[in-house]
Amino acid sequence: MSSQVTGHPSSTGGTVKDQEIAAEQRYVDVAYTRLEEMRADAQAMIREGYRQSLAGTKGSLVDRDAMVHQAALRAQALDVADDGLVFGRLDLASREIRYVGRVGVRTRDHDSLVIDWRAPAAEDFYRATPEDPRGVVRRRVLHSRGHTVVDLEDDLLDPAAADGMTVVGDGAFLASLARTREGAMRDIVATIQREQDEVIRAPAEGTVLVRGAPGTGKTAVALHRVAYLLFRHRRRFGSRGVLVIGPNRRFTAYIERVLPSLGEGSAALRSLGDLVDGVTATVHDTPRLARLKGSDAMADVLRRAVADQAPGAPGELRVVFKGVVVTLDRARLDRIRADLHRRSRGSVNAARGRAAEALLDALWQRYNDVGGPEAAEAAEGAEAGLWNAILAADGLASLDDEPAAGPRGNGDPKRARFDTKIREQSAFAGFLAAWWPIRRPLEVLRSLGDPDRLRHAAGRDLDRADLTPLAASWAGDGAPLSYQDVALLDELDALLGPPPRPSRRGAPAEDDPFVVDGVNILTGEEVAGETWEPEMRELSTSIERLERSRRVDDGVVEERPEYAHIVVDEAQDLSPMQWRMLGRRGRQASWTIVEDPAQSAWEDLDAARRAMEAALGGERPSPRGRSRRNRKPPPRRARHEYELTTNYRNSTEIAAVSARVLAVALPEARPARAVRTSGIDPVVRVVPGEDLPAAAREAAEELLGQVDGTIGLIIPLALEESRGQLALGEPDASPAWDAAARDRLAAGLPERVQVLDVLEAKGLEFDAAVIAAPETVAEQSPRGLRVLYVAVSRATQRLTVLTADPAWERTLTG
Ligand SMILES: Nc1ncnc2c1ncn2[C@@H]1O[C@H](COP(=O)(O)OP(=O)(O)OP(=O)(O)O)[C@@H](O)[C@H]1O
Repeated sequence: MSSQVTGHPSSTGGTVKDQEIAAEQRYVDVAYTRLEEMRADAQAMIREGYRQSLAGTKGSLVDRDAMVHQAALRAQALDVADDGLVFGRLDLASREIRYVGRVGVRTRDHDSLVIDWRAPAAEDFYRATPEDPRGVVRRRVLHSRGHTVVDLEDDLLDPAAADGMTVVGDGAFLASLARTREGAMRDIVATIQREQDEVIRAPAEGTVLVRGAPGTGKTAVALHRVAYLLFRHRRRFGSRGVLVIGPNRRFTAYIERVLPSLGEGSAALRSLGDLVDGVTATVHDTPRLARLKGSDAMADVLRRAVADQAPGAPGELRVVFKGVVVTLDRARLDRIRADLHRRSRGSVNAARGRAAEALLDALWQRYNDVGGPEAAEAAEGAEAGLWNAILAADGLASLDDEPAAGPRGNGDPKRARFDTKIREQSAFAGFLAAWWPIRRPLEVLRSLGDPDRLRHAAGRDLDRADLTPLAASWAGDGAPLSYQDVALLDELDALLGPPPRPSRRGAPAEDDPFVVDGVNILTGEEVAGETWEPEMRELSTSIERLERSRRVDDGVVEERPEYAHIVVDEAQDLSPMQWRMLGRRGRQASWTIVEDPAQSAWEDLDAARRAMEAALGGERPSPRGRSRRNRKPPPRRARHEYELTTNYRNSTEIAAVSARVLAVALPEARPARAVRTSGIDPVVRVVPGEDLPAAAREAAEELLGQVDGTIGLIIPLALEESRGQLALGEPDASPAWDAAARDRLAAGLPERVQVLDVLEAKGLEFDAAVIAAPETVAEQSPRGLRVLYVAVSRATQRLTVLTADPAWERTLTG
């Protein structure tokens, strides 16, 4: 028999629950004492590592690096585990008792005191249910503050086996879901649910695809999966081998504490706006521009832009050889350039040496076509006769016996002499530098701010009407970069390739007039520059080395890092171009993809899906249509699909409002099941359009008195901010939501109120939310209803919606 008790007094004083807490505290104290010893051991190991380095031999340096690195990781994990070390206990039918915690703790004799939550032995803690108890009789969750156990909650999974076992609890899990949100996501390690655990522990190979409605824990689960993978496969995924991608920087700031709180600081956390080194997105494009920039047609446009003549490139090459003027005109130069680009895709910048050779070939051909050798011979003949007579008088060799110089000529000394003489001419070197310049991705993108250039690059891939707003968005050095622009810059980087790599041989040659952008113009050879660091010292991992080697000169990405595992959150919003950007970083990777198609702001989901498949398949991104035609499709990698079905964020009352929006946005979709009822009904109010901003601010002020935590004031997109697209077919946006209005809304409000637009609200959550003008949000893009669905599903406790349209009031209140 078991007894279910909540705060009943016991015969020995205090409540039964108090006694249970005290007993658990004694165990937890023992675990902490041992944790302290383990931390001291880790610190001693770090000191030992440094001591070994004093020995100074190469071998000991490597040993030291490895030892210090491992010990530092260990020490860091143990430090983090200090807060709430033990959070679970399992009582098994076999009478074995297991404690589960943030890290594994063993006695000096190697007996287990606490099992790491990621270890196989902890799996039952998350998986056992009354229907499938897996040998577990009672599961107990311990709630602690620092080192102190403050509460307990039990689940009795196998009543028949619970002889004499005390069971305490009063729904602390549900209560914890209602806790105040402090602006940053927290880990859920103590309360992971079964369906979530299956995702977290899914196989490390291939692709794990997770779907679920808002609030089902997709983000939380993805982050815990990272911690799990790093724990179980540290060799493979450790040291920045894992990349976690979120939609924007607000979101990454929101989730960045979760992994460190799990003792994992080694994954790279990036938003789509700062995935490319040296650039940061600061704006979202309007829906129309985002659709254009994100579409895979852009890959072809950029390829043509790179192959096009660089701005300021000369249209004619003119050199003089032996008194003969040799010219390459624009048409001839264009043909040479096109041919070079065909052969240099992905290494355009490095092809400068090849460009020099191609020009020399064409000049030589031209020189022969215009009868250069004969003319030169005739002119030389008379002069040479005179010189040879003078040389012979001095006992020297005649001019004709001069050895051929230069590396080329196919053994033809005349051709070799021609090449050498031409290469030496500053006109040739200057021409080459301007005609085949080392190009940077940003400079190419900016060049498309010129509508003529864009028209040329666009071919038939873009509508004429789209060219003007696109060009306008890139024109001007100071134009802000958008999230979609970052993917375009990455594409350009992949097309241009790194600049010619300075050679490690030879001294820096900055004084040599024939060295242009790191290439010796005479030989086509790459020459060391001052910034090149051939020796890497004291780097402990290969990934760190890779990271270092990426930065040369002015921050140009030299080698793009690749990751062993990539986690993509809010994947439903990625454009094809963004998938291509990710695909380049994970050609050998396994993936965790987390998405809710019902929340997608992206219009062409089919195109995005194709791009996703190409990225996951490790396919080298290539221009549309070309990729699969002549190549065998890559072997499909293992795929594991999961669906999360319980909404842990919204109260049932708020979930009902978001279900009504979903019914309009996507009638066939099923909302998740919310588990927590608050008794607080959302407020939907009709307000005259011009009063919406003032009413929104008032509503936020009212909520300040009703919730202790964060409040999101979520407004429509400020389309008019985006560089003049309104006149070009964007739906009308009320200036009520522009930057100035936004500042007015936020002025004087405490920090826990955040004013943000509907796209910035992705993935975030607040204690309370105010949604202003749902009708505007719904109309702003073809996917506006889905964007609204995102907005109304952000709040945990209170929701206020302000609309100027009574029809929306009816829709939202049902
Ligand atoms: N097992 C759990 N125990 C406690 N809290 C949980 C659990 N699962 C999820 N939560 C909480 O529910 C909230 C929603 O989780 P999360 O943000 O991961 O959902 P999501 O599915 O990514 O939502 P969205 O699609 O809106 O971005 C978070 O506060 C998270 O901490």
